[in-house]
Amino acid sequence: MSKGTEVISVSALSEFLLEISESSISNNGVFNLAISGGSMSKLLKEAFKKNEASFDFSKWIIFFADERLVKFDNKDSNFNASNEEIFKNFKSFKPENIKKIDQNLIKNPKECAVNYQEQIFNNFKLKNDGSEIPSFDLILLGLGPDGHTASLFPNHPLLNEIKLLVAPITDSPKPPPCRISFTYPLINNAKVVAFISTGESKAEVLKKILELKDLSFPATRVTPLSKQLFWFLDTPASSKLKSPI
Ligand SMILES: O=C(O)[C@H](O)[C@@H](O)[C@H](O)[C@H](O)COP(=O)(O)O
Repeated sequence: MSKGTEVISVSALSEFLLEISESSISNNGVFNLAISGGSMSKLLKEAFKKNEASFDFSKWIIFFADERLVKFDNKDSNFNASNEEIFKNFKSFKPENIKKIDQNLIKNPKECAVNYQEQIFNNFKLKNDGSEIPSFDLILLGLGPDGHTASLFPNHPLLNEIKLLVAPITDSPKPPPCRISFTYPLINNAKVVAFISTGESKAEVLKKILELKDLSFPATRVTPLSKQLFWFLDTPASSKLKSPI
């Protein structure tokens, strides 16, 4: 995989996921992935269907890059969306490898974020003593028309968070207001980060992020230390770029 930012057609997502999961599994025995909410679960379902027989989902460990603090049966829950689209359809995912927020803590965003961060450290067998930041094999992010990603919204104090790797948010401009979210230190420490963004509503902001590098958009500040950053776009989303897909 080459270094630097690459813009790729979303039609190549399935092959990309296959390659990166296979290489992580052959190196470490597992594939540590974080996914996001919104339209992502539907897009992943399509990508998984394409090469279904080749994916070894039993070795995938999945976290949520952000999660809404609602019950799992609520349609706003990112876990719920992924469960309906992905986990119920591809049976070889192991339930214990789908890392969810603690439902008992949804009324306590701070505690919920601390607990989720702890789950991450435990998964990576690291001590949460500030000495090391876990490194996901891949973090998949979505993009809002306002340039937000995960639950990192424009002009929000969470953009400056440097201590917490998973932070609570109680005033998300996109409902529901209470969420937890990965912060930049965790996102930018991933081995690979990939955005998946489709549809015309993203065209304008994509130009500002990818070509004008406008740092007022939270997605522009996703700059993995590994320099491995990918953007999976469709034709409408890429329509305002100099070289559309
Ligand atoms: O849970 C969430 O709200 C998200 O993780 C959020 O960051 C999402 O990925 C973007 O808003 C894009 O959403 P769409 O893919 O639906 O446009």
